[in-house]
Amino acid sequence: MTTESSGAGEQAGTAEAPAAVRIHSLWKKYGDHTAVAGIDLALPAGRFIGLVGPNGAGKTTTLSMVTGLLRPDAGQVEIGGHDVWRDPVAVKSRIGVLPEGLRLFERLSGGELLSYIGRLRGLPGDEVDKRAGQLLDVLDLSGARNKLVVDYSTGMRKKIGLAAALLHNPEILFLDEPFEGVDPVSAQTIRGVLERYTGSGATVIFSSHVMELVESLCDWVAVMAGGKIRADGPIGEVRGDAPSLQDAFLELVGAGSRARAGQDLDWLGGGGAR
Ligand SMILES: Nc1ncnc2c1ncn2[C@@H]1O[C@H](COP(=O)(O)OP(=O)(O)OP(=O)(O)O)[C@@H](O)[C@H]1O
Repeated sequence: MTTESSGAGEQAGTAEAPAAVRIHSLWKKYGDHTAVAGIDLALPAGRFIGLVGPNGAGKTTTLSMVTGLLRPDAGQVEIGGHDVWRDPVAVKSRIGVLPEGLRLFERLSGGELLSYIGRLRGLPGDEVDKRAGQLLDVLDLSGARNKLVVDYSTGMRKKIGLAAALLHNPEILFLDEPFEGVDPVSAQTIRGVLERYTGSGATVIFSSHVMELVESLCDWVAVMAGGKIRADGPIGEVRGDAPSLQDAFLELVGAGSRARAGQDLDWLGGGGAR
């Protein structure tokens, strides 16, 4: 495991697998507030990678900069050896992205949306139809193929967004909170698709607050807090001697005292005296 803003290049994962993503000294400020404070990170290829951190840690800001959706103040990101900002076409053909607060074309049906995205990606029409049909089937959306996206539920939106991100068979998939607002059945479906995808050698990088999920799904993790990487590496190493990833996480982000803060609320109890 590497701790505290580890040097990209020398760290875990790079020895046995090439890096899918290399981040060098990445910075982003919003006004006076530093959201991302000089991150260095090498994310190994072919892994299921979790980016975890408390609210406001900088996960979305980092993923947005890594995927070319937000311009950094300083630093570089390379994907498959291509600079995200200097070589965007090469990068965008290799990645799929399910961003937070995904905006979809609401007045298209799910089937039309996938056809449109597939054509934008330059795939032939019959190939788009084949892949879209299979993805809708696997994600249990076949029955909603002709329904307008505006009428989709939160979970259905996540699934159609995932289908759109996978349609061109990217090497690396970035997902910002893919399981948020998703029921357990849909979560299991998404999980199955992602496991199959990484099983073929592709890389998944996703952000989450849910440690149990990360622990059960990921084999590699980066822990972020206050705009910095606190630890990164294979999940067993980041967990160390802690009983669970959740305990290791609370220790790493220094949240132990806040986790116990409820003890101060001695007036809170519903039926008791005011
Ligand atoms: N557009 C913005 N303008 C100003 N401040 C922002 C903006 N986006 C994010 N921030 C701030 O930057 C910090 C990092 O936010 P970010 O959304 O990257 O964190 P996060 O780890 O994804 O949080 P969460 O888990 O709550 O989604 C926060 O303090 C947030 O308030």
